[in-house]
Amino acid sequence: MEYLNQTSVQELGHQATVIAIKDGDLLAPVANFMKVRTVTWIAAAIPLVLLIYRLLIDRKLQSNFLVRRYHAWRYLFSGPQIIQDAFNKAGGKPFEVLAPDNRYVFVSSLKHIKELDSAPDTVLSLQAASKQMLQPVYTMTGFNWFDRRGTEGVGFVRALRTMLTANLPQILPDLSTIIRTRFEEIHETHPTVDGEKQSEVYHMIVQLVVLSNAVSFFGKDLAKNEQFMVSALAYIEHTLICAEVVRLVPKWLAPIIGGIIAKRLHAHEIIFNTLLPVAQQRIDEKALADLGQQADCIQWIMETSPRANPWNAKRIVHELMAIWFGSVHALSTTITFAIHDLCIHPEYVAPLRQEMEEGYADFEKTGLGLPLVDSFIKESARLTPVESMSTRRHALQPFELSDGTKVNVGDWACTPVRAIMTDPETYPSPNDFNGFRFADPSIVEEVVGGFKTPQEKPSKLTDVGSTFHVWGTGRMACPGRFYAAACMKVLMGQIIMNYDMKLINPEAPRMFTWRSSMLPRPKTKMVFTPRV
Ligand code: HEM
Repeated sequence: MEYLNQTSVQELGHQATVIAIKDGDLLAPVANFMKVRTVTWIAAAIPLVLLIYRLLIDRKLQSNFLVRRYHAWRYLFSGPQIIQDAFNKAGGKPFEVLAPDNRYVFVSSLKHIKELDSAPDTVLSLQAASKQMLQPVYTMTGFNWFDRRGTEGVGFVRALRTMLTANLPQILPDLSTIIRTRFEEIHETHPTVDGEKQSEVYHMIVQLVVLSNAVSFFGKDLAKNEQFMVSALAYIEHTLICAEVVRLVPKWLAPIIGGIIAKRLHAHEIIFNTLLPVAQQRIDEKALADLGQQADCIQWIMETSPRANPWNAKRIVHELMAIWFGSVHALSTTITFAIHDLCIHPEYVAPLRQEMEEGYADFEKTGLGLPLVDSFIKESARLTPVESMSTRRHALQPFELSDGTKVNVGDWACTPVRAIMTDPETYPSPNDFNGFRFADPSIVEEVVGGFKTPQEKPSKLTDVGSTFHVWGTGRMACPGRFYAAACMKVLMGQIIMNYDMKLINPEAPRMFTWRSSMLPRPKTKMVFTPRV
């Protein structure tokens, strides 16, 4: 006892070992038990190791449930690479990729893409795919979108493709001034390190895109409503996070978890509550045949809703919220990558600046022109598209491609956009960045000279075709692309004309992937130096 009192706890442990060795006979049953346990572990481990080994090499077993699940979850972290590898192996044929919540059937031949495009909306639906991605019940104040696209009309296509595009000459001059001023203000707030202001470029661009879209879609008054603007910004992140969590939890848990998250995130409610009275007022004015001079998306969405069954204010606002998410997210990502590319390939700054200085005023009046900037953005989007998957169609009914490939109910049919856009068959030197790849060679020669234009034919950023799927394909190709291209030119223009720019650490990784998306790292910093 006396001895024990004098020893530390550590010494006690050591003492116990010594006693065990000395009194080996006494502790023999324990040692035997340990031996038996070790042998049992080894005996159990051998078949397990063999099983894992076989799973890795045996092709039949690879289709085993566990392996499929492993590949499905890996997709979350390495989606673009998995799609690329499968595309390389498929040799132009349809191929399958698994995600935790989906089976995707990718098609890349013109024939199969056409088959997707001509499938009825009751069989393959873009809207059902968007619904799964956005989870509107939780992210858009309980909006229960119909699975079938067109059930409540597709007037929004005319509202964006025709009316918003036609209105660009009215929007662009104001937008240029607003973006220039706001850029200066935001830049001013950034910290100065070693005499240079450092800006987290993605965050800055998202703020500017939110402002551009608010002005262009809802008019200047709403864009001055600070609470609305803060929520309009937060809404993008909230939607991404909430929708992702809901997609990944088991189906039975989704309403509970989704409901809890939806209650805690208020941005969607603020947007809804701000837009609702405005939409209601427009409906009331229409009823009084007092249309006023409003020319914005609220008005156009209302005017293009089905005549027989016009949308109420709530339905109009839900549509606007869906458009809002799609437009801000894709635009800000695409512009951020284009600005990164300007820093990585600074030889393009001078010719682009020259084109801007000569042609920006005309562009503002028409929304057209600036072919070199057009090509530069297109090349950036080709190599770093926000999405590696395009033309998503959720199967509402079983669908079979002409080669017999089956798309089961719940699966998605889609196209491997990034893999197609880096296919050497279509794009010479596919992995090289050629900023003027898509421009007319005679224009490049006239303005600068010395830059490669490796494509056989020039093309525009907004062109949709079988080899450039950034905007989707066929009859459902993005109707907002003309506005999107103009908005990107305004932002790029204001930056190129007014600032010199550099990435603080050009070698650092500047993107990360999640599912099939490629996203800019929010912490990537740049220095914008005002030009004198
Ligand atoms: C760089 C920016 C953008 C990109 C990359 C992009 C891309 C896409 C893609 C890939 C689709 C699906 C087409 C298909 O599946 O065939 C789509 C659809 C759509 N986009 Fe965009 N988009 C952008 C900006 C915008 C903007 C600014 C707006 C609104 C002004 C918009 C509104 C829409 C709408 C409403 C649809 C659904 C079309 C339908 O159901 O027919 N997008 N977009």
